[in-house]
Amino acid sequence: MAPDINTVVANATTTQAKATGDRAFVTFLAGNGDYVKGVVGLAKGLRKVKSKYPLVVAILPDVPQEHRQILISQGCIVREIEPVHPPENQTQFAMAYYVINYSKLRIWEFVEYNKMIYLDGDIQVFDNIDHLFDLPNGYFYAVMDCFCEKTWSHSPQYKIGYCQQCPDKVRWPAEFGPKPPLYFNAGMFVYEPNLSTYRDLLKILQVTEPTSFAEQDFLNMYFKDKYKPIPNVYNLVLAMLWRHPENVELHKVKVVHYCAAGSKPWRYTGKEENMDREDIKMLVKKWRDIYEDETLDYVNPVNVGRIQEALSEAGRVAFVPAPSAA
Ligand SMILES: O=c1ccn([C@@H]2O[C@H](COP(=O)(O)OP(=O)(O)O)[C@@H](O)[C@H]2O)c(=O)[nH]1
Ligand SMILES: OC[C@H]1O[C@H](O[C@@H]2[C@@H](O)[C@H](O)[C@@H](O)[C@H](O)[C@@H]2O)[C@H](O)[C@@H](O)[C@H]1O
Ligand SMILES: [Mn+2]
Repeated sequence: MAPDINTVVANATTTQAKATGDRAFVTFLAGNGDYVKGVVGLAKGLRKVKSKYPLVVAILPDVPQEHRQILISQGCIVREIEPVHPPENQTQFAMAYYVINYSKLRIWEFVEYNKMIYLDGDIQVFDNIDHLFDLPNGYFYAVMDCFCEKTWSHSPQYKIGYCQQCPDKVRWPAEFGPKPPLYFNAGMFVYEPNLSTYRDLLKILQVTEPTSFAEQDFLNMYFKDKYKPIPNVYNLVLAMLWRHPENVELHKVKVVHYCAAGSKPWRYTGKEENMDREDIKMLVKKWRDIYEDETLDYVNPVNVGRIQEALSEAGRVAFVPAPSAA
């Protein structure tokens, strides 16, 4: 009985992953909605910049088989993870669905890799960033976030107009106590999978009150002493374009994070606030050009023969090898 075609592809993909050793990009996919388009776009973007490393997709059980197939056909390594739930509580997350984002913590269990770069599914990589894998071990690298969007309206920072992106504009008042430590956006980070860290994350999560930005807040608290900021060219949080344009050199940006309301390129309408900006329209077009570029679809030459063999053995294709020239 011919091996199932999906097994052939999945095995070959995994084999290919092993071939590139112990480094990989990793993203997270939950639900049966349209974020799968974000992940396909990311897979094609990484291919376009000729990254040496594979993309692992940590999926929740609710991701449908059809979406899993799409990801495998785009050369992704699909890994199912169990959801992670924060302790029961009454927190109002900034976005109700943020509660599923705690499941991202499972990626610390991927210890077959010793260095990984996590990227949200609504991120695109427009320039090669493989060199980030060479950053010294022992730290947590990520880009500083911005506190100026309405999603932060619950926070003391927002209430007084303080933002770490411009700490001298509105100073942190002494009566508020010590200035908050530098805070990163958890849509992109460089980290080392590690089982004892993984177990500790889950243990501490169960005794930590959930807060508005869910796992992002939790990761900032957990890695406070290991966090090392990296330039925002590695994770342009779109709100920076209108909140701190003086901190952005758009032509140097390598990674764009489509996290502003209304900016998800695969469902962009241009109707929400700031979405009619020329730079936003340009960045959405850049994302769509990659997503729609069929030359960036995954074709693994190593497997073409195996696929034909599997198909022919399965009787689906009468594979008659051409007579040899000799
Ligand atoms: O329905 C969803 C919502 C979120 N995500 C994943 O969780 C990440 C974090 O959510 P999101 O990017 O929407 O948060 P934001 O960065 O916009 O605050 C996404 O990028 C996806 O990788 C998903 O797969 N399905
Ligand atoms: O679950 C919490 C999420 O928090 C972060 O998104 C926020 C944050 O960036 C704010 O600063 C922005 O104002 C906001 O728009 C944006 O959605 C991460 O991008 C995402 O991966 C995930 O961790
Ligand atoms: Mn995001």
